Amino acid sequence: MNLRGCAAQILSRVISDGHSLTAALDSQLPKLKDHQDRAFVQAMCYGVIRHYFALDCLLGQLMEKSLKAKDGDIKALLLVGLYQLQHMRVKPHAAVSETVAATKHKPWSKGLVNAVLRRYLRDAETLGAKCASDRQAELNHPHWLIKQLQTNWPDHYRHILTANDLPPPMALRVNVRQNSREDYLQLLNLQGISAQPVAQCPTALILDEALNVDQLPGFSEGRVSVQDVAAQLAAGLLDAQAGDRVLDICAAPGGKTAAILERQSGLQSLLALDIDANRLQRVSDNLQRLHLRADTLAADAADPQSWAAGRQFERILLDAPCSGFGVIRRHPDIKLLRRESDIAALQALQAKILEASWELLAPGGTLLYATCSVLKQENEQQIGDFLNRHPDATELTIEAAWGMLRPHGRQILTGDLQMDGFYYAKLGKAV
Ligand SMILES: C[S@@+](CC[C@H](N)C(=O)[O-])C[C@H]1O[C@@H](n2cnc3c(N)ncnc32)[C@H](O)[C@@H]1O
Repeated sequence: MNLRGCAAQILSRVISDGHSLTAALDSQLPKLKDHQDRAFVQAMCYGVIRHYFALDCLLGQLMEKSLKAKDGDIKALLLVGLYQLQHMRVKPHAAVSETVAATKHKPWSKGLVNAVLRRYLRDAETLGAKCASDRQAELNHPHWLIKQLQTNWPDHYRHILTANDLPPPMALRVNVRQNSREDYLQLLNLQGISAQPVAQCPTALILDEALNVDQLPGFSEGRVSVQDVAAQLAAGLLDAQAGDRVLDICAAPGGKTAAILERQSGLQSLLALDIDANRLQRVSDNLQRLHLRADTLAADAADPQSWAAGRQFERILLDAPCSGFGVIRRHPDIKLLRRESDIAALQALQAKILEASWELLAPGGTLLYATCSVLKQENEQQIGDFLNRHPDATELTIEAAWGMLRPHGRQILTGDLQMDGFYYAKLGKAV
């Protein structure tokens, strides 16, 4: 199979059909038997999506007219070609000829792909200069998202935009029920794998170089998991105590559920709830690998009448559905797939789930609100509005050596201390 053609097929599912990059990769990569081929195709797909707005501007300069909607695969192939020429260590003539070779199913496009890529090689500098004056191309994000981030963080938005476009580090959460972080680090070092402990989070290690999970010693036995450091902070902040009934709302795929259970073995119960039954299955799979257990429930968090049956919980983690603007570096397709109108809809959903969750919190209990977003509308403003509506809620200040203390809660901006962009706020309920 032509690997550029395979990448173009995957990319056109994202760019033209609006599928997520993860889903598009999952549907095609297994067809490639060789793991190096899979890695190469994956790198091209992530690269094109990560640099999409800059590459698309270049392509616009190189084409006299746009391709028809039905030729999204050829557009994707051209982007693959440009990405290789700009960013990959592939010899230019090989990049061009291999990309042209992927046009066999549409012979009319052979000359076009060849001409566009060769023109790029001739005029790269002039074309680059033209795109540098296009803000969307220069900052490599859609206009509306640049505006949102600039309005939210006038002094930080450029740093956020840059961090969004860098490949993220691979962080591990050591299962402290099975081994200490020091022991696991030693085990890694014995296998020639280098990693650094993270001072701000007792369970976290950051690998010097990303690798496949099956290369991690003890992964299948549950000694370790892959999880960003910012997400790992949730378990410590929730601070569940022995005997507590814990509710993990919006739990799938279960990274934080597992972290809570690893940290505290004496919980009375943990209920992991998510609206998506398929994703919930991943919670069970993850817990099984880690030798942990929780109850799982597929249900709508906004409608506890249908499932809660009067139950109350001493600790609630609400990892709310959000824009995901803090994890663009891990899911660069967010820049293409998210729409500006989604933000208000998400805000309304978050407010609804937060209201419903509050009813389930026992007097004296603690609710931890989390998002992987850097937008104030989803974070500090959401919590500010909630506190205004609820005199029985008190904000518990999060003192920490990471993130920024905000009028409400604590915000991590993407890339700070190598973390994803994340937000946490802690609310206590009056007795
Ligand atoms: C940010 S992810 C959760 C990540 C998870 N807490 C973890 O650490 O692995 C948000 C989740 O919210 C779920 N969700 C969205 N709307 C929901 C609703 N109304 N009720 C319950 N779950 C919902 C989604 O299915 C998704 O799995």
